[in-house]
Amino acid sequence: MEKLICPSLMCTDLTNIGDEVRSLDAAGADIFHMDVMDGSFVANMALGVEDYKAVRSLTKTKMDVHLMVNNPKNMVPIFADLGADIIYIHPEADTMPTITLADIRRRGIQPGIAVNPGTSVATIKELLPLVDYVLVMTVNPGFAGQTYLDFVDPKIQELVALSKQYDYQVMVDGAISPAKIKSLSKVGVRGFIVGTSALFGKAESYQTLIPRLKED
Ligand SMILES: O=C(CO)[C@H](O)[C@H](O)COP(=O)(O)O
Repeated sequence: MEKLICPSLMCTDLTNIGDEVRSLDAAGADIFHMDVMDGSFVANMALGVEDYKAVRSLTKTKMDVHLMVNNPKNMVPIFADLGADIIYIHPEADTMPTITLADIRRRGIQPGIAVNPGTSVATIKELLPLVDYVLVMTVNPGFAGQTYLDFVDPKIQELVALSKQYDYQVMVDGAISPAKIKSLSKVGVRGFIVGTSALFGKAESYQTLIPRLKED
């Protein structure tokens, strides 16, 4: 299956967002990945409503929203109204994740869960029938430019195996390098959130890099 390359918008040049989005689109970006952070669930703040509106007005490409926030249910109606295609929540941040995931789907949006490095499959298994995407965090969320956490690899394989039974796509996020895209796609990972490790701040253009990341 073709890999999905999902540029992480927090890593773009925000002073030049129009050109950035147009270049990423022209290069074949599959899904724009928008990190929303509240300074509470994670120790950082990132993109928000105005950024989402700006990018949405620039592209028809699918956009996701990764809610790294406490009480994500409060933000679902906001991003639903703005036209989000996929919304990821962290189950640890929500007292009733099954209700929030059902609400996302009821609004015509694809629901997803983001799984922290320290969160086990056992604690999220009940949610797997409710989602279209599982975003496995390969760094602790909050900051770009971290180091890939190898101990997450067995969990990725476990979630790929379960995806056949529950029918969701496995995505990975955090320090995803070109080499990781190659090796993880071979074990069944479908989508790759790409930030500083594979796409941004490089000498080569997006037009060169994205097609190369999609090669087998
Ligand atoms: O989720 C994130 C931070 O929590 C970013 O999307 C991701 O980490 C960016 O990629 P890189 O790690 O390669 O800079």
